[in-house]
Amino acid sequence: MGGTIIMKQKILQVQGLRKHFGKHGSMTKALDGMTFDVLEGEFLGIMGKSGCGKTTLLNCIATALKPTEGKILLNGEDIGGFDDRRLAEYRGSRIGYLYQDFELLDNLTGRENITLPLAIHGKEEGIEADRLPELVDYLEIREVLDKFPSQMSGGEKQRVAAARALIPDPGIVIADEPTGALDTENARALMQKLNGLNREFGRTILMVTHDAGAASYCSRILFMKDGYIFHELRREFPQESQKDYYERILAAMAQLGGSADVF
Ligand SMILES: Nc1ncnc2c1ncn2[C@@H]1O[C@H](COP(=O)(O)OP(=O)(O)OP(=O)(O)O)[C@@H](O)[C@H]1O
Repeated sequence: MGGTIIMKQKILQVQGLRKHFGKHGSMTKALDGMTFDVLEGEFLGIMGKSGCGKTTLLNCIATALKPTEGKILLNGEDIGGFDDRRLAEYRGSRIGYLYQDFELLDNLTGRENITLPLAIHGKEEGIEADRLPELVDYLEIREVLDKFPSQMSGGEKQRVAAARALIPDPGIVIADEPTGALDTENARALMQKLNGLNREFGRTILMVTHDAGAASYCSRILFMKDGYIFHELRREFPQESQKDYYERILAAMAQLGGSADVF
């Protein structure tokens, strides 16, 4: 008798996505036919050289840009068809966003920054009360809840930003170079937290990164070039160690991009 096959749900589906800037003579094909799914519970990485279209892709997913062609579906629903109310809900609570430079508001405390999405989107106090202590404990940010961003370290700021991304309980967290402004030690600490949120708490994460170390926490990595996916790596669980996976990522970067540090 065969084992049970568990079909994971597709949280995000990117289908034939194209984004062209400019007109015929001087057109840039920033996205040139991207198709991929992010499965429930997956930690998906996206890597690629500067200018390959990563930011354009995330901007389309965040609905800051309208694709020239193609669709993005969240839990099977085409986000291109959302009216204003559903778009606000999508941006505010169905996706969580983690930025490279934290994007905390300087005049709000850690606690106020974290709960801002709930205040903006009119969520009940109870939801916050339930989830906040667990996030605060897990992300080790209790000490900074009453501090302002200027009084926090980079690592603390990014963990506060992670709590803000997660407090509305989004279906997927989009992380755009989340370790880009952190030193090596803080980058590793953040990645361990994101890894735990994925493995222990089942959070689905889509992360763009230039950093092979950060990428080595991903269960799967898509490599982009000129607006399309041209390579994919998957960590072989459980037999492949993170170190061996890291070596494979470096090899792929070197092979595909010429040298690992150009990503
Ligand atoms: N608003 C725009 N108008 C015209 N061209 C654009 C615009 N935004 C991006 N591009 C072009 O689209 C391509 C992809 O840009 P994008 O910012 O998505 O790349 P990226 O992979 O995020 O780069 P980086 O890693 O440097 O942030 C580039 O050639 C860029 O010059």
